[in-house]
Amino acid sequence: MSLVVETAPAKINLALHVTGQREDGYHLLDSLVTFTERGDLLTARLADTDDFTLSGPFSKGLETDGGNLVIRARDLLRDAVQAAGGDTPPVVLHLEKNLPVASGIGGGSADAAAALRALMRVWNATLPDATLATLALRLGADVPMCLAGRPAIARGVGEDLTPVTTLPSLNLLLVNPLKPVSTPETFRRLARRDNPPMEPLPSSFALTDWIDFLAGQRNDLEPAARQIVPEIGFITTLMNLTGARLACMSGSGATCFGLYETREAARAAERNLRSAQPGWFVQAMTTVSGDEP
Ligand SMILES: C[C@@](CO)(OP(=O)(O)O)[C@H](O)COP(=O)(O)OP(=O)(O)OC[C@H]1O[C@@H](n2ccc(N)nc2=O)[C@H](O)[C@@H]1O
Ligand SMILES: Nc1ncnc2c1ncn2[C@@H]1O[C@H](COP(=O)(O)OP(=O)(O)O)[C@@H](O)[C@H]1O
Repeated sequence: MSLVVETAPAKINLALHVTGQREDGYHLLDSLVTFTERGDLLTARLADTDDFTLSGPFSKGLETDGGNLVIRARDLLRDAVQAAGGDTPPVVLHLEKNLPVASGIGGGSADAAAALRALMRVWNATLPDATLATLALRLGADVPMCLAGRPAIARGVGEDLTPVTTLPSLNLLLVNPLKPVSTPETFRRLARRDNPPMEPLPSSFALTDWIDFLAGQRNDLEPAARQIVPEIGFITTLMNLTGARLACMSGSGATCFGLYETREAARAAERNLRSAQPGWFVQAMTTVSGDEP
């Protein structure tokens, strides 16, 4: 196999309820997640020596050593494949970083998951699903859901995944004021850690049912993130003014998503917000549907 390309999509927490806290400090979540069709791009090819390079609008400042989740994923997977008797020759990895860093859309976790998928392919490796899931969780609470890359309810610290096959494809606008937010810092600022879980999900594919459902759910991290990035309130207001049926923050922030009825409506809002706020990340994105194979 010569060259393998894997997409590392953005993860969107359509709802995120913080329902408790474990003794080790990690929080228990009840979150509905979905994934965009586009995102970062990770390429891998066999070579004489290991290497890792970066490009793209958000690559500046990212490390190219073990500080990057791609390299952590490579090293952990190499150990696991070798322990299982597999061959792991040197590999050149390249990451095109299109998603803003530390922005609540799991870019680093998606890159790690894409690296796992790409390396499994270039090394022609086989590992039990449970081994891969454990390895993914060691890389971060969001990595197992990014490895699956399908709409799901995420419970536990994010690793207990139930597929949601009825979630339709969504037309979103992602907006980030390019102020990074530290995930631990947002969790630390929570006023309450024992919030109620999500209500039961709609059983239909109808967009209106999902909009009504999501309007009654929350992101419990949003008030804490607003203390760090006050622009979050302004962003959701702008989204509502441009016709979003719903506007909310994803993950630990500061990226917000607006949900529009059509792709054209999301694109029109993208044009409006880009010209109004040229310094922000403003990107219309379509998400995968829950019923795709
Ligand atoms: C908040 C979420 C929601 O999907 O998304 P992001 O904002 O990162 O995109 C995730 O739970 C983030 O997952 P991830 O970014 O992989 O977290 P990790 O690297 O494992 O943990 C970073 C830090 O976040 C806190 N953390 C993370 C997950 C969790 N369930 N409880 C926590 O308290 C801990 O302080 C931990 O030290
Ligand atoms: N490939 C990567 N892309 C983005 N961030 C990375 C990567 N590797 C390591 N990191 C580190 O992970 C942290 C979380 O980044 P990211 O996953 O983008 O944010 P979030 O957890 O808010 O979704 C950042 O502080 C960044 O330095």
